[in-house]
Amino acid sequence: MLKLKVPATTANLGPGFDTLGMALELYNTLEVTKIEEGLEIIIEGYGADELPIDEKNLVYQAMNKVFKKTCYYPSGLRLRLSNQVPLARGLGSSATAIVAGMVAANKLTGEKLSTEELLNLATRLEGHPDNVAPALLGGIVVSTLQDKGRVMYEKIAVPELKVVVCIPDYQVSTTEAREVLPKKVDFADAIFNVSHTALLITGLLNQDYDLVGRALEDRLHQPYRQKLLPGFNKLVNKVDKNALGVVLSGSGPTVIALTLDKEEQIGEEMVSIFTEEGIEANYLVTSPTNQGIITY
Ligand SMILES: Nc1ncnc2c1ncn2[C@@H]1O[C@H](COP(=O)(O)OP(=O)(O)OP(=O)(O)O)[C@@H](O)[C@H]1O
Ligand SMILES: N[C@@H](CCO)C(=O)O
Repeated sequence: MLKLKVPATTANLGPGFDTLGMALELYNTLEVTKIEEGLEIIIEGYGADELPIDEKNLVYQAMNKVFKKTCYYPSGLRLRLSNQVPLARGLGSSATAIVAGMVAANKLTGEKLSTEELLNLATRLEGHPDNVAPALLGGIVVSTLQDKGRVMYEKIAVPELKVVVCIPDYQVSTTEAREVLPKKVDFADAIFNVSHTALLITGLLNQDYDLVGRALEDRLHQPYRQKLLPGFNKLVNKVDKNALGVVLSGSGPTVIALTLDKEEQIGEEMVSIFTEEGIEANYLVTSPTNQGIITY
């Protein structure tokens, strides 16, 4: 039996739209057992009542991509998914499913594919590299999709910060959150994000957390996604005073605050702002991690 533990990820980190992602100490696990025939899928935790338990399941679809590429066809499989990462909340749940499925399938084939090949394949299925890259590799990964579907990436160490993750009680699919984005953006806004992303990376590399906080601004996606998240502006303005910065996690609706301290106070404040908007939410405090997927 194979057992894998794969981290949740928070993408974008403000200005780094489709470019930055960070692994978090929050995990889904997958157990894979070879059986005589058929496919059995057992799901515990998030998605137990809503995810498919047949070939349509994203974990199996990801495995199948690897099987097809390597011409390996197992007689039968039992998959046990144990999900602590909520679905469609902006915490990279689809990336956990894709990366766990592909890494598990690759183990079964005798590791025929390299890490780079797995990353390229995972990015093709997910559509963008910013969640799958840190789920696979850990840390903060700066990545971009090149011609021919290859991912150019660089991993940097995570900061010694706490991440307060505030999760509203409703789903927003990435597809829906990408549909509200404009086809073209203002030149000045593009420059704003290029400069802020560069400053953010500089702050992270130099462990200059004041700079990290000041660089967490975005003009390419958050302004357009606010309509899917009542209270986001209020959150940024109020909570920013206690935290280094507040940003949408991936495509939302989860919002994260990066902070050096006062994490419980910040979490309670975030929940109360959502409550004022009539939205139920809960928070958890976690840390970034340099460790990507682990196979036992
Ligand atoms: N553990 C899982 N097993 C199988 N399928 C999953 C699992 N987690 C997520 N999925 C699939 O991925 C979909 C959610 O993907 P989506 O990209 O919309 O959100 P997300 O990955 O949680 O957020 P984001 O990409 O913004 O971080 C689910 O509706 C489901 O179809
Ligand atoms: N960069 C992606 C992350 C979500 O999957 C987005 O913001 O749409």
